[in-house]
Amino acid sequence: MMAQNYKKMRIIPPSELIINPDGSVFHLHLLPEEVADTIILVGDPARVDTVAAHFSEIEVRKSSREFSTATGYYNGKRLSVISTGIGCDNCDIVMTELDALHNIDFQTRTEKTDKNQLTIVRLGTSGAVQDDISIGDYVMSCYSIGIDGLLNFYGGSVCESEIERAFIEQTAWGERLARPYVVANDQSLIKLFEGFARAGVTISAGGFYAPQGRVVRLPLSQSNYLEKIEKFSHKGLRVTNFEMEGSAIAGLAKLMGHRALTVCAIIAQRTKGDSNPDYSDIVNKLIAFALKTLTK
Ligand SMILES: O=P(O)(O)O[C@H]1O[C@H](CO)[C@@H](O)[C@H]1O
Ligand SMILES: O=c1cc[nH]c(=O)[nH]1
Repeated sequence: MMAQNYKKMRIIPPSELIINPDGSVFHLHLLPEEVADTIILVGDPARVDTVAAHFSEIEVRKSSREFSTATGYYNGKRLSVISTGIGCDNCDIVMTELDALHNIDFQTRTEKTDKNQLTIVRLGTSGAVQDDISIGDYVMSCYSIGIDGLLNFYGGSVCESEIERAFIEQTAWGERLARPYVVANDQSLIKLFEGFARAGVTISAGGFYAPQGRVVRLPLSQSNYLEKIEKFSHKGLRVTNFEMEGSAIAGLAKLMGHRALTVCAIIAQRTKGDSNPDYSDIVNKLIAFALKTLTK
């Protein structure tokens, strides 16, 4: 009870939540009224324009560092599209600041009593790690496995410990690597993409190269890293793909009480050694489907 009262009364110091002189949140440079409840996250800032090109009206357009935002209307529904840049560390910023914009009173610097639940869908690109998943396929992350370490710094327990243990054991996970955390994505959002995207288990890595088992010039510290990931199997689950943001988005959303899902277009096939760097068509189809299904 004491702890609850303290939480309600707590004034968040300016060092913990930085608000710019114009009243906007530190990194996103957005005012509380400038973000919708339904948010599409993309990695690439240029993809914000691709999504916003579908909007019938654009209300807000802002850009700061890698965080670019457009808020507007599609099918009569207010939506925001925001770029995260690359990596779970950036998503720590985006998710915390989005939640603050909705659930912290910027005048009093206190947590609001009535919380707003956000719907957050990440539309990204990804590399497949199973033979039967091809370039051009779409994979939605039913579970995200974070090997970046971010969620381990937060209190609260939203992780799937049984899957974590199985993954660590079967892959003989290296002691010097961050402990993997596993988070389920939102079931109601998964339903919206059924029939369009394949259900998968996605690893969010803290790098594009060695953390995804890529060797360019430097050797990997872990032996047979990709093979062990490809072979992992637990109660019908297997790892389908790699990307770099979904676990932080799913984990922080769950801790904060929001709904989140990552859906990716496959642009690299790791078991066959192929890639398609010219992927705008498949990403455009993903964007078109997501906009329709989120505004039905
Ligand atoms: O296409 P985006 O959304 O950026 O997603 C993927 O592409 C980037 C790496 O090339 C990482 O951000 C990864 O998650
Ligand atoms: O293989 C890939 C392709 C896109 N994005 C990733 O993070 N990995």
